[in-house]
Amino acid sequence: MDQRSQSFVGDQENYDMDLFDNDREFAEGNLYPTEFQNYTQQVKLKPDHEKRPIWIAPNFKLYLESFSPLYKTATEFLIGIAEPVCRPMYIHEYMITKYSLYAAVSVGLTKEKIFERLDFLSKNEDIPSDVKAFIELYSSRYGKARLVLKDCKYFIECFDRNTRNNLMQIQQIEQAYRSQLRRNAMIEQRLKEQSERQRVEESAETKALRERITNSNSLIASRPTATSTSGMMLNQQSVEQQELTERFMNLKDEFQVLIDQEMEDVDNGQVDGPAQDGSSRAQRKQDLIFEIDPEQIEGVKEACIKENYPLIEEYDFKRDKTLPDLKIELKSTTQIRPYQEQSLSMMFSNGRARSGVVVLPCGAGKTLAGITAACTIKKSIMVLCTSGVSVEQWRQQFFLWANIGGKVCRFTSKTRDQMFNSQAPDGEAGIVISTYNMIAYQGNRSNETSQLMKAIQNTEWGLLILDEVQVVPAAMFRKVLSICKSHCKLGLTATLVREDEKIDDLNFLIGPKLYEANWLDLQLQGYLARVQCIEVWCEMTPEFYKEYLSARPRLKTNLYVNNPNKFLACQYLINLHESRGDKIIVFSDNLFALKMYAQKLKRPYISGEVGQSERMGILHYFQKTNDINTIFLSKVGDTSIDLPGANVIIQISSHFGARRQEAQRLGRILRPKQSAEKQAYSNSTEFNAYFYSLVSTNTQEMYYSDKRQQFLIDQGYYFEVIQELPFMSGENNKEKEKLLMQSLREQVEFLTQILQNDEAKFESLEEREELLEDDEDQIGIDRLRKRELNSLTGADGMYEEFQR
Ligand SMILES: Nc1ncnc2c1ncn2[C@@H]1O[C@H](COP(=O)(O)OP(=O)(O)OP(=O)(O)O)[C@@H](O)[C@H]1O
Repeated sequence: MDQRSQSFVGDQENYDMDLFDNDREFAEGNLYPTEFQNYTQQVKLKPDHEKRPIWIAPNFKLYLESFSPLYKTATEFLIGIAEPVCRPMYIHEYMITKYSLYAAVSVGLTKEKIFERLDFLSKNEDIPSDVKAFIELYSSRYGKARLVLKDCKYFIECFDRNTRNNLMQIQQIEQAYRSQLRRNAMIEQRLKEQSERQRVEESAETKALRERITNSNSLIASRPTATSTSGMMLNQQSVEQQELTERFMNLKDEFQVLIDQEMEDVDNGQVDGPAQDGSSRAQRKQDLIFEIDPEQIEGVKEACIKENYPLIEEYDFKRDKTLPDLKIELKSTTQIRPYQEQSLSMMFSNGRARSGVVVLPCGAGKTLAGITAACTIKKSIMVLCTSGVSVEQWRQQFFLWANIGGKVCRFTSKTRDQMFNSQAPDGEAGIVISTYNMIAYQGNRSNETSQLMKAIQNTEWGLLILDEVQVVPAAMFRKVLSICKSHCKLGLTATLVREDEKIDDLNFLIGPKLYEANWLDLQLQGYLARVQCIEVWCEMTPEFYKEYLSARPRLKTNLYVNNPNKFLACQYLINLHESRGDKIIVFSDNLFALKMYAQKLKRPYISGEVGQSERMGILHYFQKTNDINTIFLSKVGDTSIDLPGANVIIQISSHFGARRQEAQRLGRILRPKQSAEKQAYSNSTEFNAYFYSLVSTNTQEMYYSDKRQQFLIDQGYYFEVIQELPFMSGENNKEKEKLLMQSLREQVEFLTQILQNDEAKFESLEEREELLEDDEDQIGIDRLRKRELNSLTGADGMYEEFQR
């Protein structure tokens, strides 16, 4: 178990936790008290505690015995009220936070129900008083105010006047409210000016008309035959005048209708508060509802969470008659899996849809979970992904799993399908799949793209699906969310970790975590492959180590990555697994190593600079034939490349201590090795996939390696360490004979090559790779071109490239 969680041992004397200080600590992500605690004196157990599976510690942590007969019930309950911290084989650790309590209350769990269940499932005689107070406090705060989207406008509805007054004390809310008032005043002013202009034009026309009539009258007097002509002119002018007036009236009507509708909704609304000043019911209700600036929405939500007034965001999609319906159904052959169903039941409980994040392991089927949500809401759907490849995959999966009556449009730099018209009188609904970059891009756009962006902006989306939510920076999220206005947001991810610890931002950007599947449970049930994780220790050769000790940081990395003993270990493992008929992916972030390994071992590689058709060719041969059984991938293969047949990963270099990359790479071999449904409950405990990480001993790589593994360890994986592969100890020399780069001469030649390598060039190659991996959109390439030009001209940050 995670050593941070050994909270039942050690010194407890000065344990004195201030509830509210800690609350702030939780909010800021500093979840762990540093010193270990011994609660044996404080925590009294029930006489029959052995039969019950949960321990409740006074520091808000819950420990679950996974071997208990009540495990399933207890897990389902705990996942609803607390956040999983670490779930190895026998004891799982959870933490109660205010976010987890908001999520619990939002799915209909009252504090009474939480206490009742905790009392039944826990070994504790009593729930610790701090924990009880914490649950009481935060479960009662939820539900006082809600955020509503109507006609592309955002309103806050307060439960009572007290809540409204308290909310208005919050600076961000007051600002957002005032800013919207100003906007509305400006709109009203513009409308007034427009109508005034029309009135002036109209009176000028009337004057001209009158003059003409007078003239024509005099003409009538002198030339009676002209009557019919002037009569025609008069008629024509009156028609034009009438048209103008009607147009103005319509304009006024549209505005009035909006206001009337708003008033009517206020009257029909469910919010009310105590009458304190004798004001009319409608007046009081209107006081409780106020519009806020859509551009400040995320700041408002963040502030509300901080001030403990989390806004409810629920979408009553079944009763929404304002948005057009989308014809979409899951195919009769589509069967969603129990955990997919469970995750969605958290989103759709009590008949409404709520925004939040669903966490499912790599390869467990997040796409189908998202598609099922779309089939439930049946309104226009927007899907945002991290790359153009993912856009294509989402589109294919939509058609694979569902029957769709509307348009499914791709909006990427390479493909722009014609969009449906959500503004049409009969209200068309459809699906748009795009990338975060494409939507958030702020530079010049072509005419066609601008039109599509306008259409996206003017559409009110029933559901916004955000794929791989953990990778998107908060600023980009803000931009994207202010453009795509949706009633409900579903974030999907496998790895809810970020190295910058900004993951809590998702609570106000999207919503609380609604569900997090247990990796080991899914593995045991056969929905994921059974992976053995192995760290192989490779000693540095003396020549490399000597250089390593005196090298600058950048060269140090090159030396431990290219350690010849790693190269030998990699060859040995490739030979071993190829002879078993396995399919192997070798990952290297270091491009020098990637190419050198691939060339020496005569296997293909894919990096950012390898073109799409060549990539497809390599992947095709790898998947469909036995001609290629090993491929080398740079970080472009960390996500998005779907290789269901691969079952071995050898990692020779990676991005420092990045936990997410480790998990995503593991995800490439997590697809079950036979049909999941067949493998489910087969109870086999044999490993059928292997994840090797090669590490140079006594170098910084050891430290990074430990850090990288933490996320997977928290999911219950353990890393077996192999200090010596059989060929290293001199045994099995036949195997050793087959390996390249054994002689000192070869190794020294290689070292010379590394030392002569131009580091600056090397770095720029890797930067290029990073950008290509970030987004394959043209936008990314434009940015890259711009940077290259900047560095060539020395005009860093000054050079702007304009689109013609
Ligand atoms: N209910 C289901 N029945 C049958 N196959 C399923 C089901 N759900 C998902 N799959 C299959 O599982 C595979 C993985 O699904 P998907 O690509 O959505 O996973 P993911 O969670 O998005 O993975 P990653 O994070 O690696 O992209 C796909 O081949 C998909 O068709």
